[in-house]
Amino acid sequence: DQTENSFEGLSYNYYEKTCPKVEEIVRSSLSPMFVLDPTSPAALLRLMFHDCQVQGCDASILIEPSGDQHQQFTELDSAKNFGIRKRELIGEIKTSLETECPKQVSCSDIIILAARDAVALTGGPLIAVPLGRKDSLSTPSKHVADSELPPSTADVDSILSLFAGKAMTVEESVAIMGAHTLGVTHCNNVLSRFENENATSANMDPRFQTFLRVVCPEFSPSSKTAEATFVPNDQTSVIFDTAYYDDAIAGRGNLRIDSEIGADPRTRQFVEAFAADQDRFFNAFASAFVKLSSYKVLTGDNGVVRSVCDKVD
Ligand code: HEM
Ligand SMILES: [Ca+2]
Ligand SMILES: [Ca+2]
Repeated sequence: DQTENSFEGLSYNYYEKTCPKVEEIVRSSLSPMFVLDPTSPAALLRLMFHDCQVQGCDASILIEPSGDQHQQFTELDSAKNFGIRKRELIGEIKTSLETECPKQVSCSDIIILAARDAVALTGGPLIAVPLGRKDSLSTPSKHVADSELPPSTADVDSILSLFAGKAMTVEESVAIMGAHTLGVTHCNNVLSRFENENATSANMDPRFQTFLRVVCPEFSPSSKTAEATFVPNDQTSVIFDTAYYDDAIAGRGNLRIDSEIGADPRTRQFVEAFAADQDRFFNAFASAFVKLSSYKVLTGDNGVVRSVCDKVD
């Protein structure tokens, strides 16, 4: 039974003695935040991916550049972190936890719990997550973030090798992309897709292409207008459901990967299976989520519990 064992040095009862109410506190902090802004679950789910992808799940993405670092470019300056929002919510949850159990709960565990609740509170599965991550003492450079985060034009080959590196099966890789059942894509990312012929033509419904062209007219991908306009990631973008897979089959994916996943012979069978069977999607998503969120974690003396999430003590 996985819930009694450890996973990558993490455990399912890590805060049992030091902060037994941690999961309740995180959930009850988030519920009103999600009511206030129903787009925040998407932001927190993506935040988890982008933290874990760069130097592992260590809350590096929360650190604000200060002092010497202020002159340099940091993780957040990578263009691939465009659209990252709601980092401050993690700090607000941390403040509540510091009152209840000072210096116990790491910012990196809060990121994972927030992402897990983002899924559960929008209609997805309640995923049991192992805890015990420590926070980093450093923030990676812009250069590291540029090389570790996938480009918005990623294709099936690149995502399968990315997730294979985290021990995911093809089924789990297709399931974790189902995170795009929540949230939005800004026009700058849609337009960079149109700049690449292979990326545009693959599995795109012509009417959907017209829709994207109307919502994202032909201005430069780097223009302020492109960065201020967006399209929903699926037809139900505040609900965690299987609509993303219906769209992928029908050629209504915003990003290259969202379309190609529905056509590629390696992934299509799973896209169809998930579109038809929500339980199967939820189960595969849950196991993929645990793998993604346990990637290169710091445990024991390899990291710290920061007292404020956006600063290295
Ligand atoms: C590996 C291939 C992936 C690529 C190329 C990719 C790319 C992108 C891009 C370009 C956006 C749009 C950002 C914007 O314009 O604001 C986006 C949004 C999003 N991504 Fe991904 N993504 C990938 C995987 C993932 C994974 C593994 C997760 C989570 C487990 C995830 C969760 C999200 C969410 C929830 C949003 C919506 C964010 C919001 O509304 O604020 N993505 N992704
Ligand atoms: Ca990180
Ligand atoms: Ca949805």
